[in-house]
Amino acid sequence: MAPVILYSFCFIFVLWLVKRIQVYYSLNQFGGHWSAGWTRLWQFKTQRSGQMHKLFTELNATYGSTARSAPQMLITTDVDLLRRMSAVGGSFVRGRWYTCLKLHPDLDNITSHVDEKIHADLRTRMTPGYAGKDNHCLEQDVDSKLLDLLRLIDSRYLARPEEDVHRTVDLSRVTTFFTLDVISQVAFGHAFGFLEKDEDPFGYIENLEQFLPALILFGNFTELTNIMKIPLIKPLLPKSTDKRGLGRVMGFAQDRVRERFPSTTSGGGPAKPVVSRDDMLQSFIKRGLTAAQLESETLTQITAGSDSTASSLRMTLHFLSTNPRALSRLIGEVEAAIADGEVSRPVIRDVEARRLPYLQACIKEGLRLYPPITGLMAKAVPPGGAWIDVDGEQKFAPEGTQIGMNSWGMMRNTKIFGEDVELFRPERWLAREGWESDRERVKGMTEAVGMCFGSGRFGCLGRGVALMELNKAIVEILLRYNLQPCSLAKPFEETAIGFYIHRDMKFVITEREKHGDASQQSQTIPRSSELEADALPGAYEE
Ligand code: HEM
Repeated sequence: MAPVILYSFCFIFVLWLVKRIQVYYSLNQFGGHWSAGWTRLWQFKTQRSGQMHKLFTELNATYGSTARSAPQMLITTDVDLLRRMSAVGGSFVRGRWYTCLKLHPDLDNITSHVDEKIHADLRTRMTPGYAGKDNHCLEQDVDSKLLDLLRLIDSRYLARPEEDVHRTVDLSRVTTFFTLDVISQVAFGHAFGFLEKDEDPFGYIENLEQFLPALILFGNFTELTNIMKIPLIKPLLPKSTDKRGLGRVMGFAQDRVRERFPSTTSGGGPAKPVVSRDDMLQSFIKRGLTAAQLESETLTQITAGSDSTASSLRMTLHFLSTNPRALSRLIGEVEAAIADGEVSRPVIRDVEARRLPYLQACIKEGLRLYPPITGLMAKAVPPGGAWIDVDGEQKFAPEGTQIGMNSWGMMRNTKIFGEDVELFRPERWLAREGWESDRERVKGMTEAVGMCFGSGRFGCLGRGVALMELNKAIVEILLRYNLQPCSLAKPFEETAIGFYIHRDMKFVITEREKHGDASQQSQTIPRSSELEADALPGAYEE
């Protein structure tokens, strides 16, 4: 009996080894860390390090624009490849990686469905709501939350050293409060109230820091997502009755959905919805999403729509507050536009902001230097495999290979953005009037930076909302206040784990004195219609 067991064991081991060797050689022509061909641990360790963006960028710098990060996974900085993989009508599909984005214990959402048909159907139904077409309160809602943020700064955080009032603010916290309140307000007409309370009543931020590492684990070892189905594990997962964390957010979202479907239980039957206001939720209801689907989607809206925008906002404010030349040029542009009667008060309109070329340059430069999502958004190679151009050399990736995005590396491509890619230099985005080559270069850069939102049939649906928030918040904050980081040597702590978690981003905020002749400054600032056209597509433009 013993030899039979031994032979069976040996046989299984040999089969396993042959499979491993086959997998190893299947992507061997792509360079990468020596262990990445054999195990997923290198990729997992890299993503858990808090420095994934920089380590993947080193990998691509060493082994080429598309390099191996795991036995069946590549990582790329190649804009053309990323665009090809997401193209409408293209043959690449979402990789298994996406299953880690299932936030609800039972229900998938638009970001986690790997079934193309289901995803495409949901996307068609949800695009008008996200794009603001059905959502007539969108801009008004963003304005009202921005005014809440400004009120919070005025009342709690404004330092007046001349009166011996010394205060600091953690910019990472208030920017996250702002985007969380905006997304809850625009999504279901009911803000969480983080700004009003000046605290995180749900323990959401703290919970996210624990939750993102779990996402990384599931993204690497997708087979583990099955443990969520085990009855004994289920009670440990976030649930709507939790008092804090993601579960608490889930409960909040559930309550908002139930207000619209008063007679529905979480099963999501065909109850008659109550029409309340033109917001995203109402738009989704109008397009046939069930109560259960809505509960899952509202949770996704919050996680997808808050930290990404918040990190972009705080990093752009950080770069501007530490670049006096860029800051004064931006303020000059806005003040000149105010003097010309082109800026509404108390909050600039989205359409007005989109006409300010230097503001658009600053926003794009902020997104370029800190693309808010660090990965992996992996797509899978279709049946038959695919040839991948790696810096001029054609390499074959077999069916099922996943290819993830290295956004940090992509935004530091010197061929696209110039030699000084590490510098915050908004001027790179300004085309000189009449210079066709400049216009072509800026067009190429604009397309590349837009990739931080993804593209094609998987591109970000909240892009317009995010840009509206950035347009308004950057202008209104910098017009009113001076921002000074408390420490230039270590302005903040950072962990990159899919999103950026920033801590201790201490700033001193003082009231800005208004001086200088705005109309004089305006003469140095190009405001041609061509530059305006280079703004990234905004809300209402899907
Ligand atoms: C600067 C801020 C933001 C950035 C950089 C960003 C980036 C991204 C990226 C990279 C993707 C995935 C693309 C892919 O799978 O290939 C995505 C998807 C998505 N984002 Fe955003 N996002 C931002 C803000 C927002 C906001 C504010 C919302 C909600 C209002 C939002 C909602 C979504 C949704 C629903 C999807 C899934 C689209 C789909 O599955 O078809 N995002 N975003």
